[in-house]
Amino acid sequence: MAVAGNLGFPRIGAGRELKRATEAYWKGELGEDALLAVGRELRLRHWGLQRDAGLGAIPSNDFSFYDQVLDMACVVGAVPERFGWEGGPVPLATAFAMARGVSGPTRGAGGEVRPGTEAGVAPSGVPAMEMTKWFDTNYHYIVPELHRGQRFELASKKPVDEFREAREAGFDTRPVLIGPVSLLLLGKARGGAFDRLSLLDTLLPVYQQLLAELREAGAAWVQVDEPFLALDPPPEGSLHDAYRRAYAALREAAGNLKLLVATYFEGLRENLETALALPVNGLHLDLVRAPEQLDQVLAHGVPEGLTLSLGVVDGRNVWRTDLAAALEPMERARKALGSHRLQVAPSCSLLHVPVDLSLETALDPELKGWLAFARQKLDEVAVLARALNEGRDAVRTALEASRSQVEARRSSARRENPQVQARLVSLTSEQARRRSPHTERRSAQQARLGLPPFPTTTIGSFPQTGGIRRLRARLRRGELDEAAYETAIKAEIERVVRLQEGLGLDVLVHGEPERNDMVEYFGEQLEGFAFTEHGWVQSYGSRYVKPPIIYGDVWRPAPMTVRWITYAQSLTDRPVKGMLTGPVTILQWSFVRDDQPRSETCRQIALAIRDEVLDLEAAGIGVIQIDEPAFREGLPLRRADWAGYLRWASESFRLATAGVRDETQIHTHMCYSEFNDIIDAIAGLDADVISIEASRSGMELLDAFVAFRYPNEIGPGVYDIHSPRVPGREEMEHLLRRAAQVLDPAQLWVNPDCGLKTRSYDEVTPSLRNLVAAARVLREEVGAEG
Ligand SMILES: Nc1nc2c(c(=O)[nH]1)N[C@@H](CNc1ccc(C(=O)N[C@@H](CCC(=O)N[C@@H](CCC(=O)N[C@@H](CCC(=O)O)C(=O)O)C(=O)O)C(=O)O)cc1)CN2
Ligand code: MET
Ligand SMILES: [Zn+2]
Repeated sequence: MAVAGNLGFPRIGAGRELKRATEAYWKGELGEDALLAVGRELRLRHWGLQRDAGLGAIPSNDFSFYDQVLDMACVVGAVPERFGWEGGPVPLATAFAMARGVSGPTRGAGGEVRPGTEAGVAPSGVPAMEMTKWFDTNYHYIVPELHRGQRFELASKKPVDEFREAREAGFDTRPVLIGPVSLLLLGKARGGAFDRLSLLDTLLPVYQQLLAELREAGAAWVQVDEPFLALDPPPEGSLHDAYRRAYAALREAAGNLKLLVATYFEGLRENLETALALPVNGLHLDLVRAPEQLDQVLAHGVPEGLTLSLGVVDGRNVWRTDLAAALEPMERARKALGSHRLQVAPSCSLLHVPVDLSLETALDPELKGWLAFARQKLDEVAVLARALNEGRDAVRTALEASRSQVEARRSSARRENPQVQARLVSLTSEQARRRSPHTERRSAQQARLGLPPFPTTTIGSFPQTGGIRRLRARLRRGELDEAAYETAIKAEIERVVRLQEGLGLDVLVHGEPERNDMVEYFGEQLEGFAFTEHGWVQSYGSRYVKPPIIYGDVWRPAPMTVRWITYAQSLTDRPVKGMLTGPVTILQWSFVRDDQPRSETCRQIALAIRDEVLDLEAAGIGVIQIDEPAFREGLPLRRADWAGYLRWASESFRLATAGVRDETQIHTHMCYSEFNDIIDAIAGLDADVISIEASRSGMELLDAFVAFRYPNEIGPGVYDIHSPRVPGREEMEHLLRRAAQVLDPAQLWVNPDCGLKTRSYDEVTPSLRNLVAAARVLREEVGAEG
């Protein structure tokens, strides 16, 4: 019998219960017991609906109050010393402190707190752990800190506790663990570089003890995630040996407990041999991202006693599965192995898709028929498993329904816009190239803008206050009409403009108060996009996003930002910077159509943004910023695929921006990025000015630009906006001096690391005042030298 399984269910709750409860707890409005009760309620609800969907392998320990990697670090006792943990179960408050930092008694001293920390939390001497992208997703995990000689112990027993909790409620679950090799590779060496895998031997006994406890608690299977098995080998050697040693140890401790190793987001490729040789009972393959690996695995031969888990339902996207098409490779696997050696599953955890499509009452019914969210994907998995076990006839109605929706989507006229397609075909390479080189543009821009050296600006957003969000909520509920909303937003824009004038900033912004999110806002206004009411997906901790859905050819029916930017410009003599999100980031942070290459969709978005850029220019806006924070994140996981991506991604950016005259200044902004590997592609974007996150690393991120002799202008962030702390003038001066030592001072801009939307005005106002003062000091110094 093929088992229907799942690798992880979204934990946020269909009504964002987890966010509300966690944030209330942080504010002191909800006690720990009440928070724990919400967690328990969500787990039971999710187990219940997976069982009702007919799943045989239901995950546990996929729940987390913040992040599953953080939880796993707590399980193995990898709690950095500064959090004052003294062994034993890691308290919830300690785990939150690791994620968010701890507030201290005074303002202004010490370290930072993670983004997401609510305004008003005092800064502290206990900085949070780092946070970074989970592979190529918009989910962020807390990076375990590893040091030479690190000790581990079985500290938190969350996986065992949640298994027992499920069992007592009548659910037989399959606990999910992050595997030992991947856990170490997800971590970061602290206190000097060393081979992270050298810690494996001290870590393995903890996993052995954990498996023994799970076995005693009655678990039959454990899912051990090893996503790195599907990636390029890391710089450390002996990876194959590490997997072999690790799984020999786990096998020994597991006894009759069965181990399923899960890989996802890519194919096994050169690791196929290693993966198939592991002494485990099951191997999960992502057959959506890497369908070719099934035949490779079957050709290689699957060892006796190894079950394959076929990840055929897309866990990263929202389209309904073509069930009949999905069955074809599955039936080949059945022929080779027999259905008793197969499981059916989503390609990866369902964490990355919204919870439940049935909540969407405003979605166009035709479109809704094409979609499946987490709950609906469970049904698909169950049907596919049944088809393997009982034959296609047993599920004929479901197969037909799926086929007819797939057909409807394929033939639907609403996806197509012949004009967009024609425009793409007739693109010329001139359209993706500025008219003159940067040096010439620079003089033209200087003549027009007349900016001082070390010009100051911000990245776009000003604080998204509760008041602004409530305005939008009231507009949605019909309690406020469009006109009243518009008036209120304009008042906000005026306030932000006056504030910036008062602070003495050189290039102003309108503050983005009209935007719910930098991607969703554009999705709402572009054709070919749909958006949801409840389609939330966790981005980090209690911060969620509602990615829009690209279902058809993308085009821009009307200007999107012009009236807000020109309104802001009408209020002041200083230049106001127009703010747009770039095509790569819009693509990356949306659910994309899977019936054409991403590159094609990206070019369509680029043309829509190009139209907006040209309209802003025609309306007299002289500075336009096109944000691309997800440019680096879009890089394929396998290095062999990088060049192709970089070609179309940078072409799309240039297509969006290169239509303007020389005297129009194009800015871009990137954060959460390492530039070393891709600096030539960044330079190839040919933006006049790029602002980057740099303050936390003490300008280290600039190294790539220095080594490359980056020719255009650059604003390395000097104000860490992820912290509530107000940076002093001297500290920012110091950062600027460091930048001015390694780059030509004439290249430099002065700005924060990123937008200010998650901060509050009492943090932002003094910080920007200091930033302007620091720029003035540098102007004098450099002016005096020259
Ligand atoms: N798409 C995207 N990805 C990104 C980023 C980003 O900015 N956007 N930044 C990076 C970090 N990730 C982030 C992800 C989310 C948030 C964030 O702040 N999310 C907000 C939601 C933002 C939003 O969509 N706001 C809407 C809806 C807000 C809302 O929940 N309103 C209340 C009612 C309003 C109230 O009374 O407060 C409700 O509907 O119940 C609006 O402003 O209109 C949150 O979870 O709280 C920040 C950073 C990387 N990835
Ligand atoms: C994540 S990058 C954010 C850029 C955007 N313009 C902002 O200021 O919020
Ligand atoms: Zn940013």
